[in-house]
Amino acid sequence: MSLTISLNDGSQVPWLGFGTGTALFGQDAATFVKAAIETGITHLDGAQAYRNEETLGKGIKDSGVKREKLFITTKLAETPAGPIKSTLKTSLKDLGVDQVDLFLIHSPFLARKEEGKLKQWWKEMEEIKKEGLAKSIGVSNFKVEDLQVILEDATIIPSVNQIEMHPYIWDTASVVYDFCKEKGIVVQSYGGLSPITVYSGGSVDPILASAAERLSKESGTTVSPGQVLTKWLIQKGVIIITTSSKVSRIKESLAVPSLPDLTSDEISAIETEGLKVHKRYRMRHVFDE
Ligand SMILES: NC(=O)C1=CN([C@@H]2O[C@H](COP(=O)(O)OP(=O)(O)OC[C@H]3O[C@@H](n4cnc5c(N)ncnc54)[C@H](O)[C@@H]3O)[C@@H](O)[C@H]2O)C=CC1
Ligand SMILES: O=CCc1c[nH]c2ccccc12
Repeated sequence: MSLTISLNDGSQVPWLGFGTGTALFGQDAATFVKAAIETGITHLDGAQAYRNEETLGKGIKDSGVKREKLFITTKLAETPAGPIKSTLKTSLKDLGVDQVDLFLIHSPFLARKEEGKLKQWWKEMEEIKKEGLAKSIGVSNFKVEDLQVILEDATIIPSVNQIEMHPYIWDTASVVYDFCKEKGIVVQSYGGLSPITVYSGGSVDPILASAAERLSKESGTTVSPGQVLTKWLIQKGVIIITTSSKVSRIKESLAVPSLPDLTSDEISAIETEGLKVHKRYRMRHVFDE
């Protein structure tokens, strides 16, 4: 199913993005990116910080799928190695493309520390969009306060804020989510599966299990708790970034839009139980200062 989500600049983004940020710095992404594209993925999520843009580019090339059929994101390093535009030009060369579909400020951590820096970074991002080096521009790991700073002077509203989003972080993520919605900024989620991959045994587990059982009966296929989490994210209207080197798991994710929807009671139960705890999996330094 080719579900897309519209950005505030009119671009269409495939609902599921395949991430290349792994636990290993600089891990060669070519093989798993090629396999993901062959399985049906059309949206790739990279970053300068992952130090594997060249192999992401190789995976894309090896897949044989035309550039215009793919949506490619990269992100500005948390500590950029020079002017933003020149870092992006290096990324474009490594990726083997003339333009990325989406370029994000990966983190406001460094720029927050210097008066005026976030606003200056955003101005540079706007230039990049105007020059066509990135079709859309956005941010990642921005709190409401960070967004407010750049929105004061922005001539282009960020299209996206990519944040950690799952039930156990819904206490703080929902505040950012609501603000983004009000401003027309689409939320991209990462870490969506962490309730089952990192924090299993929590109070959301039984709700995921019972929803999975109901959806399995209704769809006549076996639905997993991971697919229920993915369904929750889809019904929140976010673009999902996930990853897996296993083709079977990518297929599982790609099948989710065809499953019946969660009921409003199931959604409320997931959020109510999730709100009882706070667990941040990634980028803690950006949020906990
Ligand atoms: N902007 C940012 O600061 C960040 C961005 N990201 C991006 O998001 C991507 C995904 O990040 P994660 O947090 O790892 O995503 P995630 O929470 O979706 O977890 C993915 C992991 O879950 C497992 N998995 C995948 N499919 C599964 C399934 N169907 N059932 C059970 N387990 C499954 C795999 O082990 C995989 O490594 C990264 O590769 C990166 O591109 C990730 C973290 C921070
Ligand atoms: O994008 C955030 C998480 C992540 C995964 N791998 C790396 C490598 C370097 C910085 C951040 C990350």
